[in-house]
Formats: sequence, C-alpha cells, structure tokens
Amino acid sequence: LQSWFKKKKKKSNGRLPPSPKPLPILGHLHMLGKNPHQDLHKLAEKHGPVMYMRFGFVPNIIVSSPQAAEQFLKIHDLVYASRPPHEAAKYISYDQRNLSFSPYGTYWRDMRKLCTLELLSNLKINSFQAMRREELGLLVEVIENAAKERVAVDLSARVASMSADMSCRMVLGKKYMDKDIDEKGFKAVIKEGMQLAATPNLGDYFPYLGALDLQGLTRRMKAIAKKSIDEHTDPSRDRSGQAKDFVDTMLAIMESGKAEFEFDRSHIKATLLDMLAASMDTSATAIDWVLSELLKHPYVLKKVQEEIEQAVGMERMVEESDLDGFKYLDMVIKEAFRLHPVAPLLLPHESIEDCTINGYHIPKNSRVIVNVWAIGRDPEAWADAENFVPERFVESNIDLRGRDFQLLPFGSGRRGCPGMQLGLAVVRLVVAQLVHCFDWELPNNMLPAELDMTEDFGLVVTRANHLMAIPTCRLHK
Ligand code: HEM
Repeated sequence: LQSWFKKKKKKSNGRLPPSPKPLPILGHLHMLGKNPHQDLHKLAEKHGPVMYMRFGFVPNIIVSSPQAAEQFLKIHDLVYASRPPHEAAKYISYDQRNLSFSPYGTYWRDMRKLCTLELLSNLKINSFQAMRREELGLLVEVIENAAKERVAVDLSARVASMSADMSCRMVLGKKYMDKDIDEKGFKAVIKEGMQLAATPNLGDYFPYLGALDLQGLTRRMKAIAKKSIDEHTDPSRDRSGQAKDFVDTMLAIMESGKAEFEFDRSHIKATLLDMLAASMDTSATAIDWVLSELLKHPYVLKKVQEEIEQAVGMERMVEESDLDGFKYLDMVIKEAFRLHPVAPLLLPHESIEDCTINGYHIPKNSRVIVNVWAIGRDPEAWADAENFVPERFVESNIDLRGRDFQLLPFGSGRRGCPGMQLGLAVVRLVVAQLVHCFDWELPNNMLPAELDMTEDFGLVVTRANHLMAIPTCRLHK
C-alpha cells in the first residue's frame, strides 16, 4: 500500500498533505477515541488544516479551517461531491437509492432535484405549519402540567419525541406509535438506523459496527416504509383535510410518470427513510443544544425572552409568522450551531478525480472529512472562540447557510443540506415557544455554570446527559 501511494505521488508530482505517524495496517485508526471530532481537532492543531490520515486502507483528508473548507466545498466542489461506498447504507437504503449516500451522478442529481422541489420547498414546508403548531402545542401542555407540579422536565427526551412525531406526520402522514411496527418500537428502530449510518463516517472499521444487528434492523426499517405505502394505497383510506404528506407526493409522482428517471416503490421507500432519518434527530439535537446554552447563560435567555415579548406580548403563544422579527434569537442559534454543529464532520465526501489543494496532492477516491466542529473553534476565524457569545454577530453578517466558511452547520455546495429551511424553521419555532411560554431553572439548585455539556458522538452529536429543567409558566393565561 505504501508503495502504491509513493507511486501515485510520483505520478502526480505532488506531495500528500502532512500526516501523523501511522501504524502498519491500522494507519491512524488508533488515534480516534470516543469523540473523533475532538481528536481530529487536536491532531489538526499539530499537523495543519489539510491533513492526510489513513483509516485501515482508506485514505482520508481531514479539513479543519475555513480557507481549506472553501477549497473543497466551493472552488473544487464538483470533484468532492460524491459519497464513499457505504456498507450499512447499502443495506438500509436499497442499494444507496436514497439521497444522502448516493454517489455523485445522474441518479443523485435527479433525486436531489425532485426532493428539493417536491418535498423541501417553502410551499411544502408551509403546508405543515398547522401540524407543527399542534405537535408543539401538545408539548407545551405536558410542560404546563410539570410546571403545576414543580417537577423537572426531561427536555432532551421530550423534544426528541416531538420532533420524531413531526417528522413522521410530515413524511408518512401519521404518527406511528411505538408498538405499530414491532415489539422493539418505531423510534428505537430509527435511532438505531441513525447510529448505524454514523459509524462508517470514519471508515467502515469501527468494531462496534459488527455488534449491531444489520439484517434485523434493515428488516424493521423496510417494514415501516412498506406499511406506510400500503396504507397510502388503500382505497378506503380517508385523508380529507390533511396536508399531502411525502408518501402522497411521491406516489403521485410515480403514478404520473412525471419523474424523468426510473422511479419505483423502492426509490420511494429509500427516500422516505432518508427523510425521516435526516429530519428527526438533527432538528431535535440542535434544539437541545440551543436550550442548553440558554440555561447555561441566563442573561442570554432573558434577552431572548424580552425580544419575543416585545413582538408578541404576554397574552399569546408564538406563531411561525412572528419568527422573522427575532434578530437576537437568530444570533443565539448561530452561536449554538458554531459550538455544537449537530453533524460535526458533515457526511463524508469522496473525490472523483485527483486534485491539488493548497499545493498538496489529493488522490482520487479519497474520503474528505470536513471538521466543522474544529472550524467553529478556529482561533484565526473566531475571537474568544471557546465562549458562547451571541453578541459577536451584532456587528457581523456571517451567516450559517453555507456562504461563510467559518460557520457550516449545514455544509455547503452541491452536497449541502437540502432540508436547511425546514430544519431552521423547526429550531427557531420550538426554541422561541419554549422560552416564551416558560421560565426555566436547573434542578437540585444546580448553578447555570455547572450544567454539564459533555458530547456523545454519532451521526449527530447529542448531549451525553439529558437536559433536565424545571419550568414556570410565564404567559398571562
Ligand atoms: C437542524 C437541522 C439539520 C441540520 C443541522 C442538518 C445538517 C446537515 C449536514 C451537515 C449535511 C451534510 C452536508 C455535507 O455532506 O456536506 C446534511 C445533509 C442532508 N440533509 Fe440535513 N440537516 C438538518 C435537517 C434536515 C432536514 C429537516 C432534512 C429533510 C427532511 C434534511 C435532509 C438532508 C439530506 C437529504 C442530506 C443529504 C444531501 C446530499 O447528500 O445530497 N436535513 N444535513
């Protein structure tokens, strides 16, 4: 292998990016612990923002500065717009027929266009406003009861469950109760699928991959998709008054022959699972981190509450139409995403040809891992980088939508997140509502500064310990 790389190097006349010292066979795999984004950050501080690492036999390029990210995701975007082959995704997603893990090519382009236009457009997002209001209303009721009893709410669990219900209703048209699929439970199945999808992020070499029941899991996930399509094609189904969910939309496209590419039930099923997995945990985890930072910084929470109060008053709840006025809330969300990007290493990209970046040779078929967690902490890009200071955005127009490479929670370029508008809409709405309707304090007289912020790595990086807080109602009625 070494000699193969040397030969390659010679051929292109390029040198590979700097690299820590590898072990035989393992390469650099032994350097990654439980939180690979943090380990890679430390290594990049030593070896530079474009770093070469080999995990098993797979060459990886680790990207850790805004300048380098711009090279890979904008200037040479086309070269890096593919995804590596992925064993687990092949199982789960009908041979990579979904969007997230498809390699670059016509199929991915067509699918992405279809999803962007038909499922994730503003029109479509807005058609689910009433559903979001209803689901969030249910959560507010639960919290009101906890406030009456003066007991702590498990915010992490409650928000995750609400987000799963919202995603289910949007994608499949109804909430699946835990027992609907099998004894294991619907949410557990999806969650396991996410963990599985996360593991190969850093090579297919992680030992715990083998511990997961790949076939059993696949069977369950596919059962969900099949059941849903069968229900939708049942002629006796009454769906009057409901927004058209994703299954309806995709079945209609399939029947009309409107898609200009092969599009059958297996494509629909793969896409449904993709949309569920991509929307459930991402938004919920983002909300969890924003709320955690607010509880850790009570003066910031107070400022957000004042901003909302000024626009909405204390007589009613927040509506989605109020959201555009909340400038300070948007700064808080940006700052939370800077420190806690929910997908700290994005999804892995793969290069489709040789390329030279910053004078280094990047071989074809390298995996590219963009460490946005490290980029959010880059001292060259951010003053006082370790601290949560939303006010830093008052004088800056740095945006989080992929235009500014120091802040990339949704990635950027061709593979950037197509669900960003939807994700942001949910995060802004839920955070605004929960801090407008309630004051919050930490249980057991814990001081805000003592709130633990330990991370737990996966496809999304969640809190290691659930966020618990005691609510008090704020609104006048
Ligand atoms: C706060 C919420 C969300 C965050 C932080 C987020 C973040 C991301 C990130 C970082 C990527 C990878 C980008 C890359 O590889 O360069 C991604 C990809 C993707 N996201 Fe999101 N996402 C969110 C919500 C959603 C939602 C609600 C949906 C759809 C319902 C969605 C659908 C997707 C899809 C389909 C991809 C793969 C795109 C492709 O490979 O072409 N995301 N997202």
